[in-house]
Amino acid sequence: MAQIYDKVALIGLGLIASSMFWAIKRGGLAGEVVGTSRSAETRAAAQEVGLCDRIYDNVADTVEGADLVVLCVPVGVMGAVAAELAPYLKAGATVTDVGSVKADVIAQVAPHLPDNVHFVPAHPLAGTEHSGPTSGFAELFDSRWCLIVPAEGSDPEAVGKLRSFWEGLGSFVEEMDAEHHDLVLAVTSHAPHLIAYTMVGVADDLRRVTDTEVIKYSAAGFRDFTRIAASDPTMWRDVFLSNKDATLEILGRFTEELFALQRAIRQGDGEHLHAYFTRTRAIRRSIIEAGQDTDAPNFGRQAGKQP
Ligand SMILES: NC(=O)c1ccc[n+]([C@@H]2O[C@H](COP(=O)([O-])OP(=O)(O)OC[C@H]3O[C@@H](n4cnc5c(N)ncnc54)[C@H](O)[C@@H]3O)[C@@H](O)[C@H]2O)c1
Ligand SMILES: O=C(O)C(=O)C[C@]1(C(=O)O)C=C[C@@H](O)C=C1
Repeated sequence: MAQIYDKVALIGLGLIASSMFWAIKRGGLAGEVVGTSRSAETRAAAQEVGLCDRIYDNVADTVEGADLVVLCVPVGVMGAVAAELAPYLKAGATVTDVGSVKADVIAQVAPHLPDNVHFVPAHPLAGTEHSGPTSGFAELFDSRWCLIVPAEGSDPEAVGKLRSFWEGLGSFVEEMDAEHHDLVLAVTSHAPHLIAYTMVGVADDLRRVTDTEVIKYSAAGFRDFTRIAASDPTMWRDVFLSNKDATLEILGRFTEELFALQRAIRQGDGEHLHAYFTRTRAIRRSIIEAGQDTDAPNFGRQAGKQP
C-alpha cells in the first residue's frame, strides 16, 4: 500500500488511535504519525509501547503541518478538542474523527474549523471492550466497515483520500448521511450496549447470582453480555447522551416488543414465542448466507463476495 498522507496527527491515544497507529505502520500509509493525549500517564504508557513517531503534550505542536488530523476522543468532548486545535491547522488539511455518533459530533466540531480545511467525519465499526493506549492492535479494522459521513459539498479529493486511507487500514468503506448513521448504529450498537449494561446490572442486583455464581455458571450468552458491559463508561455515557433521540426511539420499540414477549410467556402463548424466534433465527442465517458475518474466519475473503 502506498503512502497516502505525509503527516497524520492522532488526538487522544486510546484503543482506536493506537490501533490506527499500528495499522498505519503495517500499511505504510503515512510518512510520520504523531499523537497527543491530555494526561501525562497516558502519554507515558503510549511511549512505553512505542506508539507514535513523536508524542507531544499539546495539540498545537501535534497538528502543526499535519495533512490528516484524527479526533479519537470521547464524543462528548469532540467540540472542545476541535476548538482547541483549530487555530493550528495547516491550510488544506483534512480533519476527521472516529466518533460512534455522527450528527452531534458534526454539530460540535464543524463551527470551530476554519474554511481552509476539509472536515470528513468517519466511524470505524470495530472495537473491543478495552480502552487506553496499550489496548490497540493492527488487525482491529481488518474486514470491518468504516462509514464515512461527508457533508454536502465536501471536497471529493479529500473524501477519496480518506476512503483510500481506511481501505489501507483494512476496512470496507461506505458513505452514509449522519442521521441515517445514527439511527442504524442505535439499532446495531447503542441499544444493544444499553441492554447488556442493564442485564449485567440486573444480575448484580440479584445478590444470589453475583460473585462466584455469575462467574461459575455464566453461559455463553451472559458471558457475551458481560464483555459488552465491561466497555468504557466514559465513552458509552457520551454515546447515549450524544445519540439521545435515535437511541430513545429504538429503546421505545424494544420495550414494546419485550412487553409483547412478556405477555406471551405469561399467557403461555408458545405459538407467538416460536414464530418470533423463527423470524430472528432467519435473520442470523441470512447474514451468514450473504457473507456478512464479520466473525467468520473467511469474512470478506470469499471470491466475488463483498459484504
Ligand atoms: N471502543 C470502541 O469500540 C470504539 C469503536 C469505534 C469508535 N469509537 C469511538 O472512538 C473514540 C475513542 O474511543 P476509544 O475506544 O479509543 O477510547 P479510549 O478511552 O481508549 O481513548 C480515549 C482517548 O481520549 C482521551 N480523552 C478523554 N477525555 C478527553 C478530554 N476531555 N480531552 C482530551 N482527551 C480526552 C483519553 O485520554 C484517551 O487518550 C470515541 O469517540 C468512541 O466513540 C470507539
Ligand atoms: O466489539 C465491541 O466490543 C464493540 O462494541 C464495537 C462497537 C460495536 O458496537 O460493534 C462499539 C462501538 C462502536 O462505535 C463500534 C463498534
